[in-house]
Amino acid sequence: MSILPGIDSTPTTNELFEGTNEIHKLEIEKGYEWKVEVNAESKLVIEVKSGIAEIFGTELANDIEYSFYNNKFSILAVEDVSLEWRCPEIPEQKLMIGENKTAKYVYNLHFSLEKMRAASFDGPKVMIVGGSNTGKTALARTLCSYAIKYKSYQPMFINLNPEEGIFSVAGCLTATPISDILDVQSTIWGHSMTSGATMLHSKQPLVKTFGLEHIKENQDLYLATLKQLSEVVKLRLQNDVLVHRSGCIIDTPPISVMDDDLTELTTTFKEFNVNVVILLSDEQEDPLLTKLNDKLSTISSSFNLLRLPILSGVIERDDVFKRSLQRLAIREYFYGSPSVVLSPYTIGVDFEDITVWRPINFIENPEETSQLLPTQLLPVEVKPTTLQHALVAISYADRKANESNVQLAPTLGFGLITEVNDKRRKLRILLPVPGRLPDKAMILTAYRYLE
Ligand SMILES: Nc1ncnc2c1ncn2[C@@H]1O[C@H](COP(=O)(O)OP(=O)(O)OP(=O)(O)O)[C@@H](O)[C@H]1O
Repeated sequence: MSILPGIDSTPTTNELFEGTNEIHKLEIEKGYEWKVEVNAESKLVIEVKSGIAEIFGTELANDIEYSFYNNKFSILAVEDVSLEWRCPEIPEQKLMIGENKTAKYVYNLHFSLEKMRAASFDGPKVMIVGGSNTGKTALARTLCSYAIKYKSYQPMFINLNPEEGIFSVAGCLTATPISDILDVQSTIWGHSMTSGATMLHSKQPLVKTFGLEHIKENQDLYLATLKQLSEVVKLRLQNDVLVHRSGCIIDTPPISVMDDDLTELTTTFKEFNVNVVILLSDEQEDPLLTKLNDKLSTISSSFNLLRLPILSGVIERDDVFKRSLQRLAIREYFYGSPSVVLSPYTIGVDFEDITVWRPINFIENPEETSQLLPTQLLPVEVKPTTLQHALVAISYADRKANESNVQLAPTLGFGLITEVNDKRRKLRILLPVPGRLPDKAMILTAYRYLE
């Protein structure tokens, strides 16, 4: 048979299937895990046919399709698992499947926390510490999922890493009572109350805006924000017996972004009354363990400090991927996810209708150091160069409140300034819910989002 120019031979059946949405079958042996990486342009669909599989401690239901995009996670086979998956961009021959060597440590830790919950009304306050990509967030998520799995606990998950958005956009510190199952498909763990009706129970985070991306840009403001969050958490624990008994799971920023003196960690330890500290490290004699012990012992004499190996499900992430997660968190806040589509609302306002403040960034503007208090907010002039495409936090403080009240106020929600028209002195702001723009002061965050 003659061959058309440019075509070398008839494709084989395998080649015909390549690049299509073919359904693949996969068996994962008990104790093994599949490390999955899906980029933003592709979609992976997984359906567990039999056995128990979990993602970050949350079990996948059998015969239900789960969809993932722009995500990195591991599927752990708690029992032998048989599943079906489809994703044209993932080659079947290159699946990363390996033994999970750290699940047993996570179980042991969970059962120790359960004992503490059973023994006292004052639940454990766990602080997870370690380098970047050691599995701190994954451990926190797994411990929260395990805590609610068999008993009606409501652990408070606290995110102190402003580079990560969990139930919120990045740039904030949050505390969220985990009252129900977490969404395995979501990189921000699920939806918050702003989303309205959702498939899974939506969570209600307590949010404090730091506004900057890196702690070093204004460490004093970071510590002040952390203390303010701890006050709100204390109040919640006092008034909610269930959360009090369930305790707190605190995820901290990578050790490399904090100061060598461990100021951020000692402050967290003190402010949240931490009594269990977990260091994720593969070094048997990690000097950080001794340093932590020395520093924390000066604050309290009753705490447990443990080292756990770096979680075996960890997948390397680069800055580009982390940034894509921050963008995704902003997009999901306003527009929802493919399973929960939201309808945000754009309003037009006059320049005079808004008051915006910004935190001082000592790395970008070192000259601002001199006469100002580091935690002071500065007024922002409304103009395209300062506000175009900016993500702003809407605080609970009145629009005309003074700057210290704005700094102390909790966060009501976020808006995205999509257009700043200098000639007409008008702005367009995207809000997650319809209605008038709340007459509240705003804080400019370091994040921009171009739709
Ligand atoms: N079972 C798992 N355990 C740990 N990490 C996992 C697991 N499955 C997937 N990962 C992935 O490994 C990557 C790193 O994990 P994680 O975010 O928990 O680390 P981290 O220590 O919190 O990092 P950072 O401090 O830089 O934010 C993430 O993309 C996470 O989704």
